[in-house]
Amino acid sequence: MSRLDVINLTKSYDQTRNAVANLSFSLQSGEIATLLGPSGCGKTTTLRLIAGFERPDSGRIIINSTTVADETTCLPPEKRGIGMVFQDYALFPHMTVAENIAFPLKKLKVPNIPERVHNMLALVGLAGFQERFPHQLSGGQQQRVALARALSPSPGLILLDEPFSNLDAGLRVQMRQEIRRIIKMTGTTAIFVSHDQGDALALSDRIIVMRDGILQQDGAPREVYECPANRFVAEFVGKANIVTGTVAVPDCLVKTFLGPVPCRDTKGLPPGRTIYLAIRPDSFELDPHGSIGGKLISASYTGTAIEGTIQACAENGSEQTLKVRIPPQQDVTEGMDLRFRVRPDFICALAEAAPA
Ligand SMILES: Nc1ncnc2c1ncn2[C@@H]1O[C@H](COP(=O)(O)OP(=O)(O)OP(=O)(O)O)[C@@H](O)[C@H]1O
Repeated sequence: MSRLDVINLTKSYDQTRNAVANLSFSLQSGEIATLLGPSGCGKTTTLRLIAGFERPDSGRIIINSTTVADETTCLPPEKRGIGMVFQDYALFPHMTVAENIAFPLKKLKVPNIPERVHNMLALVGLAGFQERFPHQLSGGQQQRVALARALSPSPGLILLDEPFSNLDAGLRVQMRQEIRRIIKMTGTTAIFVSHDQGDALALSDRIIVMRDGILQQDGAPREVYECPANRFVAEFVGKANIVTGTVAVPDCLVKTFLGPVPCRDTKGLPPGRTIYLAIRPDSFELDPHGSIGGKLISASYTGTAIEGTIQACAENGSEQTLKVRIPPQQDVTEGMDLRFRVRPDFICALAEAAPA
């Protein structure tokens, strides 16, 4: 239930490079955001700065109009009204589930602790588990306890550092829906740290993409996927084919080696300018009369689709490999010649123009 403003935040651990560089973003009360980026891009440092475990070199962090950190101020973590869920859950092994959840409440001398523990157990779906110890729980159950413990003092903001990394693939998908549901029920503002685009797309209201400490894009999952701000985002969040093209009709059509391709946003560039297009594999639709032909050089069946690569040929003879997504019921095998038509839905001009 807190609003968070991060303003021009910078932190370096040594003189050579910034772990976080001039980072700014804001979260409305109750929003769920994910800091997403590859290893070393500064996600955890950002989380630690917000939590109060690190002090910024410059910039400001404001929680509900109180400055909790800037060049002169650094409120200790316990004064920031923040809950934390760590990657390994950090449950106290010698305490029962109920004692783990009650721990922060006792420290805060909150009244009605048994009732609050009971309510938290019900909220995370663990009613009846209060007397168990952490080693008697599955990974998913331990994660629920960690979430219940973090939420029990009703923090305005909760920070979750890679909470799904210890879960297997199926449980991960289930838990990210479940955790989103629980956090939304409490109305708590939340920030996840993840390097997994699937987690970020599935559970966030907003995705904040970082690279080398620098913000790359801040937007809703759909916006980040459908309109990536640059080539890095296009290739990090989902798969993308990067194709060079020339603007033919602004905000309508781009000429490429595939022929004219529809593109709703050509970044205001005039006809004749050369741009990069990000074309999602989803944009290619199998069509025997389609204008794009190519040989299927690899195909991997995932259950929900066939993730393929085709060697596409242009009219002038030039070739480029393209990633395509084929419906799983299609009977296609490597080596087949296929034809596709291109749909405009997942085609986006990237900000940078290629040299002409
Ligand atoms: N305590 C530290 N001392 C020195 N350098 C650090 C420290 N913590 C992080 N760094 C460096 O700061 C940069 C950002 O690290 P950070 O842990 O924030 O990245 P990350 O995106 O969370 O990475 P990962 O996904 O691997 O956890 C990296 O280059 C890292 O080596």
